[in-house]
Amino acid sequence: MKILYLDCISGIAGDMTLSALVDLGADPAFIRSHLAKLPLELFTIEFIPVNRRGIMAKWLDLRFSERDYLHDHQDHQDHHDDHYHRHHDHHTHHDDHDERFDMPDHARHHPHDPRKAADILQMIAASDLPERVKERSSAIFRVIAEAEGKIHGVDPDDVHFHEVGALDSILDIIGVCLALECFEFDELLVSPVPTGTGRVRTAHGLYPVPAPATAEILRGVPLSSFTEEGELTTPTGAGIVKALASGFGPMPAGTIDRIGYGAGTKDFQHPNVVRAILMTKESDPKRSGLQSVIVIEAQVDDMTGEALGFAMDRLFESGALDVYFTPVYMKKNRPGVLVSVLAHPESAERCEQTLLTETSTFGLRKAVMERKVLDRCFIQIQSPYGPIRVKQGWDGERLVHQSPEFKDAAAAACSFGVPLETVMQAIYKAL
Ligand SMILES: O=C([S-])c1cc(C(=O)S)c[n+]([C@@H]2O[C@H](COP(=O)(O)O)[C@@H](O)[C@H]2O)c1
Ligand code: NI
Repeated sequence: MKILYLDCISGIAGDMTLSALVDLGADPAFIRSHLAKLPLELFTIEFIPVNRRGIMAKWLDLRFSERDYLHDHQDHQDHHDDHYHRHHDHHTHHDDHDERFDMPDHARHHPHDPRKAADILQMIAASDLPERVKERSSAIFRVIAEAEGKIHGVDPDDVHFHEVGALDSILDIIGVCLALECFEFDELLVSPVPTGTGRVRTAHGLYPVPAPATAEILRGVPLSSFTEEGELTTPTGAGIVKALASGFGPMPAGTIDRIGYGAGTKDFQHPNVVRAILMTKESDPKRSGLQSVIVIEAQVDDMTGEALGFAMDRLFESGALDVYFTPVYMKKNRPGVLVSVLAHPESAERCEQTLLTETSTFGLRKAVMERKVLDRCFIQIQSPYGPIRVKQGWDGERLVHQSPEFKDAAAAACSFGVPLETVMQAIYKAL
């Protein structure tokens, strides 16, 4: 099983994660080309080799200034939109970087209007980003919006991100999700996270470290005992790991394939880097395919079908693996609904909160269960009705199930004007 392990030696921030993934082998051109299509201000994005206390790492150099561009590229003013998004071979500005090392991370932000969480989510939904990038980046923004909303006492949709909404955090978050598309991995695991100590200057004044949003996001995440004066983990870094990690802990037993280092802007007495490791995990044949899953349940007798449907949507948004309703007969002879939610351990708390807030229940119960899942992969077959994807379920070396992708089969039936059953039979014949 392939694992992507994020080793947060010195905490985690969005730019450090993106740089580490590029150092690991993610394609900067792929990341740039997708980011450039988003309806955002002009920027350039470079990954510069830097040395952090003896460790060579990539450092993200993100620039927004249209003025700098026009100054450097007078000849191309008419086309600056096209050119500016593109990588420009401009590596001679290394000298600038030293002075930036003393800059607090938030000072990198571009002074544009704050954006609302809902605007960012809408921009992502309307974009041409790959589907999984949309899902992952929206999940990260939702985690951060919920935390900031709770801290500031506003609806998550209405959170005005002063820092997170700033362009660089949007680019960091979506950039990380694009970078992840460059790797094949089954699980993203993350080390315990150090937060740092002291104070950090924010748009609201001096805040404690971990910043309130970071602390809120990291609820339930194991923290590392490593400490240092300064903000080691930012809300964006915390949001990335909270939304995407399927587990936290030490590096699993296995074999390391590749390692990438991403540098933070600040210099400390220790190397300020995050380490991204691609590895092959040793599998315990006795536990092969076994995972822990949390089952959360509550029954209600006073909700409308509409409100229950809405609650189901919100539970899925909170990271539920599955949500289902079972009709039950409750006390006082009342027909009711048992709401069952399956979630990975790291999403369980968000699902519990959603169950408590979006249904009428006054309590819930939960249990840890083991679930066995087949390894899944997709193949594409050529049928008389065109190419169709087929999902395969494997138990080790044994092929257990093959299931044609319903959407592909249905689309083929419509475009050829034949019954679905005809397409299905043709697919099974071709398998
Ligand atoms: O300005 C706001 S809303 C703000 C709130 C908080 C809370 O913890 S609440 C924290 N911060 C700080 O902003 C910078 C940038 O963080 P990124 O995640 O965008 O890199 C960081 O120092 C936060 O602690 C700002
Ligand atoms: Ni704020």
